[in-house]
Amino acid sequence: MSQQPRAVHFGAGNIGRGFIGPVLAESGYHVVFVDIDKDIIDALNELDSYKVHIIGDQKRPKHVSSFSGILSHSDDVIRVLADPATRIVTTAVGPNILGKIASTIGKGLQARRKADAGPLNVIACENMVRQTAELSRYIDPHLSPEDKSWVDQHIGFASCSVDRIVPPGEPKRSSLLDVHVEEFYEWVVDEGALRTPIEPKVNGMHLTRDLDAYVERKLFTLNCGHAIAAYIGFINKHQTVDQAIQDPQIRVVVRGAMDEAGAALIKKHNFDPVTHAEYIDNILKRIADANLADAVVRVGRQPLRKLSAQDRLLGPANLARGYGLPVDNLMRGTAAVFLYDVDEDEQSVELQDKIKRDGIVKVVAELTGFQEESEEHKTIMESYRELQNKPKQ
Ligand SMILES: NC(=O)c1ccc[n+]([C@@H]2O[C@H](COP(=O)([O-])OP(=O)(O)OC[C@H]3O[C@@H](n4cnc5c(N)ncnc54)[C@H](O)[C@@H]3O)[C@@H](O)[C@H]2O)c1
Ligand SMILES: O=P(O)(O)OC[C@@H](O)[C@@H](O)[C@H](O)[C@H](O)CO
Repeated sequence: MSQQPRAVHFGAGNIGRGFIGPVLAESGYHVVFVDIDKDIIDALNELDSYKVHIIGDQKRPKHVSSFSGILSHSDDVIRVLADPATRIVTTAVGPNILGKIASTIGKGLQARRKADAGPLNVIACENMVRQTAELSRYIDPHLSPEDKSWVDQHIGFASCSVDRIVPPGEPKRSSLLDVHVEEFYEWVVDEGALRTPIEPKVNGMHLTRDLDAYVERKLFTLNCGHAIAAYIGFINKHQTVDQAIQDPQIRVVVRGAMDEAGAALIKKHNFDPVTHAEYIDNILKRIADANLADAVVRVGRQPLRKLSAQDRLLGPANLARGYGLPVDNLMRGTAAVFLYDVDEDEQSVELQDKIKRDGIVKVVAELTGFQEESEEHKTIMESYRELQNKPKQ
């Protein structure tokens, strides 16, 4: 009897347990979760199932079964990557962790080559442009020339866009594994990068030859508006993103930034303007849903990552500038990032230390790439001073 196909998923956190794991399990895979959190791994090995609650519809949770867990430093991860039953490898660990799991995946692929265990596809599900290509670059130094040529032929590194809001677990949930998710989901994968067909097919995974359009549409709209709501919300002492969006002064900036990004996306990807306006409306509804109660400190996490050139704020701003389009709201949202001051967030601490050491004017220029004398720098500085001096009580 042939063995059940396996999926190895790195990161048994919110999106791992709340989206990627469940769709793989429903599609017939046994999902092997890999994580550094021992409590989660123990629970994954002790329990036969966990529940995915659709927020707003608590009565009909989905039951996820057919999974197990392995601690990320265990050699069992290498063994399972080399097993012919493993057909797909996915990640949802956070962009900053991709470099840390690269050596294990590299060793696993080397063992797979030696075992002649056949092709598979790797799909990193992190919120960033071309995240799986980035993971592949991290894995490269861990491969010998012989491994590398085998990997090039047999291992697909397919980037993707992944969309489902999964807020952190409720403290009162009945099991450590249960998750609460919004109903909406979208997972779009770069078909051209696959090295073997996704078999069994994954229900809910859409394959495309035009990935950049999907990635930018989502990152520069949802994540852009989400981040701005979180950062200005934080300054105004809102706890959750939905509370922030209810504030008319914040909502207007969030909508304005999504419209500015939208105008650039329409130009670049030839999107239909009416359909794109509906896409923005729908995203505003999703992020304003009070049932999600999504904390501003989750959505605003890792502000330095969110300030990188291709990410949700400067990515659309640079695109819009390239077309000579306005970026005022995007700049206001960017200014708010520099006021994000959360002790528990390492990148926020690093950012605030940097501002204290080098001064805000220099730090804005360094992190945004906008010269001190540029219009964009001036707009950011004006908004920064205004936001700094006028937080609502
Ligand atoms: N939550 C969402 O709404 C959402 C939606 C779409 C995409 N994403 C993306 O998914 C990724 C994960 O986000 P999340 O919200 O699930 O975060 P999370 O913190 O809930 O989950 C990350 C998991 O990775 C694990 N981890 C950390 N280091 C690891 C390592 N070295 N090896 C294995 N596991 C490790 C953590 O223990 C944790 O369980 C991020 O890139 C995020 O942008 C999140
Ligand atoms: O995960 P991050 O830190 O990149 O971004 C925070 C949220 O905007 C994000 O997790 C969204 O909830 C998600 O991208 C929705 O699909």
